[in-house]
Amino acid sequence: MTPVLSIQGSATSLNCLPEGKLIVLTGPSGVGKGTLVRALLQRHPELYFSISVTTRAPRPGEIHGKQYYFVSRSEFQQMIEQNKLLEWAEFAGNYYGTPRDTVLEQISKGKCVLLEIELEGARQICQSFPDAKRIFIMPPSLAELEQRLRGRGQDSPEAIARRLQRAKDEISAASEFDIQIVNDDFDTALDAIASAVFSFCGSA
Ligand SMILES: Nc1nc2c(ncn2[C@@H]2O[C@H](COP(=O)(O)OP(=O)(O)O)[C@@H](O)[C@H]2O)c(=O)[nH]1
Ligand SMILES: Nc1ncnc2c1ncn2[C@@H]1O[C@H](COP(=O)(O)OP(=O)(O)O)[C@@H](O)[C@H]1O
Repeated sequence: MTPVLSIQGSATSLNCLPEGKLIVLTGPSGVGKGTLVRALLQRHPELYFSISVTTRAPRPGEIHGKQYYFVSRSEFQQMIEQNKLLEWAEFAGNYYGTPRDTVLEQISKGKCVLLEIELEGARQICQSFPDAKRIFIMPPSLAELEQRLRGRGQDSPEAIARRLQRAKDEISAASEFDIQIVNDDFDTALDAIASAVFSFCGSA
């Protein structure tokens, strides 16, 4: 599957985000994005977090409709063909995408919408929605990133190797983003994200 920009129809009229706000959070796998987002949503349940669609198999404890919508490759392909994804990309052998309708609906309702996605998808969103706020989460070092991926204990050694390989390219793209936040001390990073989100969204 070749990544395509699939912003058409109703999305076009929303590109300037006249109602709500869109925030794109990116960073290498294992940097702590998921943990930071969960903590941010606990503090601020008024934010809308977009649940992505993926062809990755669920990890132990992951629930369909909570962490992700888990679908087959053919279902994912169908969603692309039916223009149901705002962006999508391949990452470490699996496909990931953002459901179009729910995100556009929340934006049009005036919500502050948060996407936690990888670099290629973030680039697609930033091209299509130039008003989106772009945040990049950096690890303190590559060694610490590897430590976190291993310590999380969720992925096979091959999946960890693929994530680390990709991390180098992702980190070198950090300057494309509006804000870079190093997730060294967790609470400091969380405060920095909350402050960036709310200076952009107002009291969402
Ligand atoms: N482009 C894109 N990337 C996504 C989406 N959802 C999740 N991702 C990214 O896909 C990558 C892999 O996610 P996952 O398999 O959950 O692994 P983890 O981030 O290491 O926990 C991460 O960088 C996610 O941010 C999406 O809808 N679109
Ligand atoms: N600031 C931090 N210091 C140490 N460990 C962290 C920190 N932030 C997150 N972690 C741990 O790193 C691992 C990867 O975090 P996770 O949120 O799954 O990353 P991502 O969603 O970016 O792949 C988890 O075990 C998490 O508890």
